Amino acid sequence: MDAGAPASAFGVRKRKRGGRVGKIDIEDVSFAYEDVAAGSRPSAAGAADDRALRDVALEVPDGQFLCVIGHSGSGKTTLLRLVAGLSRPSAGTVRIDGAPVEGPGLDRAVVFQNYALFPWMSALRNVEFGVEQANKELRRGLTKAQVSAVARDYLDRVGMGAAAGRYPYQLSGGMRQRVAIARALAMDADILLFDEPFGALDVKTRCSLQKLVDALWRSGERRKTVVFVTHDINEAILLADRVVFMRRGEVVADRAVDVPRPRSSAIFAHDACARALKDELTDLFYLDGEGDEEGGAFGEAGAGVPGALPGKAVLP
Ligand SMILES: Nc1ncnc2c1ncn2[C@@H]1O[C@H](COP(=O)(O)OP(=O)(O)OP(=O)(O)O)[C@@H](O)[C@H]1O
Repeated sequence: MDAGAPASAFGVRKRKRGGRVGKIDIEDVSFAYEDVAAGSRPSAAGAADDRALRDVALEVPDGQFLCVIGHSGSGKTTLLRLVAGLSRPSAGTVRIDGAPVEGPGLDRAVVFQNYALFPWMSALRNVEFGVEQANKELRRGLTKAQVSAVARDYLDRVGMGAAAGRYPYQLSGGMRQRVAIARALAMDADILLFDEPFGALDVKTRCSLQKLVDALWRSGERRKTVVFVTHDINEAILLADRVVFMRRGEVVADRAVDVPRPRSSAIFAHDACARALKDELTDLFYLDGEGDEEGGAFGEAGAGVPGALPGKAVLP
């Protein structure tokens, strides 16, 4: 492979017989934070139940784009952390391709809301660092020049090629998220985990990053498995194959998004399935908001504001 080889030219990949990898099985998983005092939150049955996750069972097939939505405090981030291996379940098992998750691994890349970039590294170094780790651990056999070429390729793909030498403090929030997305993709993990990645961004930036994630996911050599946490109903319907809605640590709705791709906000005017799903999820958010930790159905985005829908920013 020559030094300028693009990202698709990664060396040996861990592959199961049959090719695809990245299936997630969440088997009756519960999780309780140790420092939460028992009895502070009653369960539906009236008994004390402080588990952040309660018997969650979900199968995410390889290549599926799953969005997880729900009230603030419903357990979305906790679920994502268990899949990432950053926490261990109190009960039940999370499996990736059949193997129990024992901790973080390079088969999973996480993009957080708060741009987890190393502040002392340039945008390019941040991406190179991720590629280097994957290269070392997975013995992909890339040379230094090839690592750099892969990182540059992904920075170009997210429109950050010209800013490769800039440091995080010199980048806007949207630019930092582009770098974080480039790093996650360049590591070529089987599973991408996004925790409300565009939550802190303005509407325009959010729209362009939604389009970017959608385009990169669809254009990949092979589609990655994605778990994407968001409060935004429109974002979920525009991006996902499937949406699950969480309330009080449980999955209370699990819906396929049967809308042709590519999608734009026009689907909410023209596609009956998109409209019906949006109405159903909106009802779950607003008519059933009693579980919201922020004190109301609107959560942190617009507490008590009539008409303030969580579907606030969409692909044009
Ligand atoms: N480190 C922690 N220690 C104790 N309790 C926690 C901790 N992190 C989260 N929790 C609690 O666990 C529950 C689920 O929180 P989690 O962050 O998973 O919800 P979420 O749906 O992601 O919320 P948001 O949408 O506001 O990010 C909540 O009751 C929350 O208060």
